[in-house]
Amino acid sequence: MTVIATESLSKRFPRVTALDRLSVDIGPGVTGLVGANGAGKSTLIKILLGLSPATEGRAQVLGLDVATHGGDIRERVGYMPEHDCLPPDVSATEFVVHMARMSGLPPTAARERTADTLRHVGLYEERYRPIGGYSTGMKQRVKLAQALVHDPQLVFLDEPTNGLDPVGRDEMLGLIRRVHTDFGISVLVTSHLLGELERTCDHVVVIDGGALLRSSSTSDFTQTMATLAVEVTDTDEHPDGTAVLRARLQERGITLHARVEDGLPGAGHVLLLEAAGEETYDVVRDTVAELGLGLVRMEQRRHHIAEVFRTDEQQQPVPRQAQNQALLKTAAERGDGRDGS
Ligand SMILES: Nc1ncnc2c1ncn2[C@@H]1O[C@H](COP(=O)(O)OP(=O)(O)OP(=O)(O)O)[C@@H](O)[C@H]1O
Repeated sequence: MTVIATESLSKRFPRVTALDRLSVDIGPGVTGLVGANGAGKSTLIKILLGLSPATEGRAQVLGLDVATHGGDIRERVGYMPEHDCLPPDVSATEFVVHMARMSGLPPTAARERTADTLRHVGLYEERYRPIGGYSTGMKQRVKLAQALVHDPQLVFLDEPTNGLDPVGRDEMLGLIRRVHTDFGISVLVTSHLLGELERTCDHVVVIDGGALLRSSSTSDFTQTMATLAVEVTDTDEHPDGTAVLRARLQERGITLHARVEDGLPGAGHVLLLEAAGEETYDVVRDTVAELGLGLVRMEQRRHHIAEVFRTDEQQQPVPRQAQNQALLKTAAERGDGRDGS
């Protein structure tokens, strides 16, 4: 089942091509839309809501054409905009009730749905205070609540973790996951941080310069490789424990990968070897024990989205490469996808 489908979708402004012949199919579940600032994420959302016409191409949301059924789409879809757009003088309850009424709910149902939704996003007594005094995290929760209050089938969340500290970000990502698991609502969530989406989304779409770079399930992005990372201590007898282990494992027919994990923490002390099966673990354990070395770690390596994306970049230069590198640098600085696990 397809929830969102675009076909050669383009949006040109006088000086900028914001979307460039984008064709992508998105199914139910939680989907991440990732791209650097200016990649075209917000523009795509506005077209999908029927709020902004595409220059060319076509798009459907829940089977409805965005060019002709914008109103019907907005009845069935919730939208959390990126920027702060909340009135400071009213309480969260007043605002969300108002949005529920705007969506067509009768007064009693609007009040009940508002109470339920605000509780769900984690706003309790403070929901009666004016929004102007809220923290960024609380404001993001109000924006999420107003997107959910009319019980949509699908929500578009534009950079919901913007401005949040790490704890607030994790809480928001947990909430987003529960929007799907608890209520069965599909989610399209944008971010410029790859690592965030890895933990939250079933599927990830990467765009760059308005064009599709990659669309795959998160498990395809992060699939487990049949590679073991092994780290050992040195001893008086074996001052270079890694070298002696490398030689002994090779004698025993184990294939070792590149000598070091370039650029990763611990490079030079980590052996990467091919895990042919369960027996490889036993061979490593026994060899380490025979040599009298200490086993610091032995773990299966996974790809992280950031690593996959970096590899793709190296293999096929993409437009706005500099922006992507900045994006990845940000992810790396934050530690996303680089913990070696
Ligand atoms: N109304 C507009 N007029 C002219 N250019 C626009 C307009 N809206 C967006 N753009 C341009 O289109 C490109 C894509 O913008 P868009 O806001 O969709 O990116 P984004 O991926 O959402 O990034 P951000 O998270 O920074 O908003 C940018 O270069 C932006 O400057």
